[in-house]
Amino acid sequence: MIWLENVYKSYGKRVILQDLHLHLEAGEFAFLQGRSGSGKSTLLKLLYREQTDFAGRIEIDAVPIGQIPKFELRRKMGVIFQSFELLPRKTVMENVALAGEVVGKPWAEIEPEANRLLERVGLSDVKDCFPDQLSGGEQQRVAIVRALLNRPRLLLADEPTGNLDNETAFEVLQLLKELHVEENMAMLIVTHSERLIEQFPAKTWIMEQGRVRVV
Ligand SMILES: Nc1ncnc2c1ncn2[C@@H]1O[C@H](COP(=O)(O)OP(=O)(O)OP(=O)(O)O)[C@@H](O)[C@H]1O
Repeated sequence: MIWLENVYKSYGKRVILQDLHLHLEAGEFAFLQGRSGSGKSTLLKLLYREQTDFAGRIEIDAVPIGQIPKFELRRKMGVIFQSFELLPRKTVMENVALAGEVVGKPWAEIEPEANRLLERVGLSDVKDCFPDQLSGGEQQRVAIVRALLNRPRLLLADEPTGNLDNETAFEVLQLLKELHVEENMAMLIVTHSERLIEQFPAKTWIMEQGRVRVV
């Protein structure tokens, strides 16, 4: 699914990733852990193509990432962030629907899938609310639904529980793990949290000095 070989990335003269190798199979679940500044977000940004300047090989489903049109990448992968990144003036349903609209899906396709996923994560009752009317855990569940709307085969999560208390972080991770199985989706989850990694044992990559090692 994701294949990185000999990847180098620098910002100016600062080398962030060097000779990095990482393979994530279809349907696999893995954590990416590492100290602040070790390059975890940079790695995700290369995968969802917010950063396009790198050396080495990055392939998604055996296609070099630079050859995959952006809209196709959006269908292939969902992304969630620590800060949820919901649009404050749009309702829950409108926030979720946006993911379908940007890839040109008709409302008739968007609506049933949005309703199915909102129901699945227990948010049907708040679909007409605005993000600031929801708790942090609920906002992150909206972001998860938005990321899953196009049925991607891969979910990238950058510190998805970083703004949540321990109990809510546990619930969000539990939900992600369940969706990973139910939707048969690969997930790469960046986290600082030793606690979560202990609570949800899974393949874990540690990022150090620009490289990753598996533990
Ligand atoms: N656009 C940029 N331009 C220049 N330097 C950058 C840029 N983005 C990140 N960096 C630097 O690259 C290094 C790695 O940043 P990155 O955000 O990937 O680390 P991280 O492991 O995700 O950190 P954290 O856990 O604190 O989020 C940091 O030293 C950061 O200052």
